[in-house]
Amino acid sequence: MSRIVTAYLGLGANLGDRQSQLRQAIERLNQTPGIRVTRLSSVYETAPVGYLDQPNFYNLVAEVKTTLTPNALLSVILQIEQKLHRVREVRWGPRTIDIDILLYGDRAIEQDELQIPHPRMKERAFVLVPLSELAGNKIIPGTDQTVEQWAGALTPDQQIR
Ligand SMILES: Nc1nc2nc(S)n(CCO)c2c(=O)[nH]1
Repeated sequence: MSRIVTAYLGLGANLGDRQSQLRQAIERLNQTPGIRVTRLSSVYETAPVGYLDQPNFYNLVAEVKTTLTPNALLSVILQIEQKLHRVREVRWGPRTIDIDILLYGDRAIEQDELQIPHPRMKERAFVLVPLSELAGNKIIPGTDQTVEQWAGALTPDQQIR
């Protein structure tokens, strides 16, 4: 029996029916053997970060309990993105759905295709604010700081607008 790990996934959508895209992604995650969605943050409407000329995102963070390895979890996520018609036109551009692994237990992972904690998490209010709802006291692996401390350190221009 493989160990059950608590992981946190960041979900974002800014094309089509954003709420429906998020709901379908959560359903597909929960229907995947080895993944249970256990908690959801509130949904936030957020101004795009990175590539500004695109619609606002709906973002949320999901807590999952999983027996999958980080890489197996990543490949499930990529399949769900494909199934929900994620079209990767512009690297930072609009997408039907985006699912990022933010945290995986207390693991720090540095691979080409997978870095945990998520490399851009530190400056992203659209990640840290919903993540704080679920795991504010969690220490960010590789640091001595909590999610709440990272969220509290965001500059005003990084705040969710
Ligand atoms: N507000 C906001 N901006 C974003 N820019 C990118 S890229 N993404 C996709 C997630 O990496 C987002 C997002 O989910 N929300």
